[in-house]
Amino acid sequence: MTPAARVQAAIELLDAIITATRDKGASADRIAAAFFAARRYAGSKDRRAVRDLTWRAIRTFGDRPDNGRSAMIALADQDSELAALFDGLAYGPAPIAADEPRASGGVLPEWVKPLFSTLVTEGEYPALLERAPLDIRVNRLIADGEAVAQTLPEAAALPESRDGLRLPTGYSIESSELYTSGAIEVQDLGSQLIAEACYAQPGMTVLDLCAGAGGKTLALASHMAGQGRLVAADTNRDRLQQLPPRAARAKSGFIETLLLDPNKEKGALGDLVDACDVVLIDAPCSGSGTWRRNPETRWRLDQRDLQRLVSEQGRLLDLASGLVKPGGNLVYAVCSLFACEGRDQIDAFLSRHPDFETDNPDFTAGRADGAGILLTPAHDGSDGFYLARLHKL
Ligand SMILES: C[S@@+](CC[C@H](N)C(=O)[O-])C[C@H]1O[C@@H](n2cnc3c(N)ncnc32)[C@H](O)[C@@H]1O
Repeated sequence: MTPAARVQAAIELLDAIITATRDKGASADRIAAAFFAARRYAGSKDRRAVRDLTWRAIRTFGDRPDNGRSAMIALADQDSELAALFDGLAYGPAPIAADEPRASGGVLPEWVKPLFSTLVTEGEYPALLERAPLDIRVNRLIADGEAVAQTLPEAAALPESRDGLRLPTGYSIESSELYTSGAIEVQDLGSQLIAEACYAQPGMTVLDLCAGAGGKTLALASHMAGQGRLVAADTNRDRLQQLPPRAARAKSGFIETLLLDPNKEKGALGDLVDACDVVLIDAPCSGSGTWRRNPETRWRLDQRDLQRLVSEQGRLLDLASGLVKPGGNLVYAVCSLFACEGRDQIDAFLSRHPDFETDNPDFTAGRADGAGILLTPAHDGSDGFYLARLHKL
């Protein structure tokens, strides 16, 4: 493909992504995969160039642009090499007319700015959209940290975590022996700290209520040294089905998976009432702390979705409160930096449940935010998370 044809392809890919975010369609990654599958003539360098250009536009504009061309023209206004490719030649984009619409605005949608925790000041905004590093967690069931660090001299220790290492952005790890043998998992520092906040120990009964594909469940399994009862529950069958093969690779076959019926969870959780040493709720949320990984998701979010998520988080907290045994802990987490999903949610829970009190972990990372802890990309170098550990009296 010529450089101009790559620009036109990026415009078309952006159009598809913009439409999907408007109509609640597939993720940007899936759309890109289908886009390139239908364009076999695009070689690996073409694909990388088209992807880079597309994601540059997605990261730049907080509000969803009207279309791909308006976004690409706005980028071209700041980049003369890109502007020169709008030359109207075969397969390239048409020349830019002076009065053509341009996408505008900053990296964040205006309406979300007042929602952030007061700790997320304007100076932190750019980091919310910067490329994320590649963090890995050593699986203690298979390997020890020193041996992994020796095999991976490029990795730097993450001293805030028990088992974390950081690799350079773009490092390819998934074909390495360490990864295929289950000795390491790819996991952001923030996610590692959420699992650590559970202080799961061998022999405990632990419920990961919103386990998804089990990223944090596997960390809990490693902390529990494979001993005790670890239940991974979720309402999403597709995600939950990904866990058993991952658990097998991580030598964590003792994990039980439990598919829940939305709004009827209690039926399936009956034997865990007042029985869990730890319940982790990694709740469904806006994802505003992970926009650096999935920047197009900020074009999907609207007020109504957010309200629905906030009320679901409150419901899950109430549900989980009855599963923790007296003297046990409830760990609540969201990959969000909005106060309504974080500190306000926990303040409201504590006023509804006087039998719980704050008992936060003593991390070197994060800042106190109400009754919990806030991790942010700018302050902690992790994805953005709110977490609170609550002790049942
Ligand atoms: C933030 S994701 C969890 C990510 C996962 N813990 C991990 O570390 O990869 C939130 C999960 O909550 C699940 N969920 C939504 N409503 C639920 C409910 N009522 N009960 C249990 N899980 C639910 C979603 O299907 C989704 O997988």
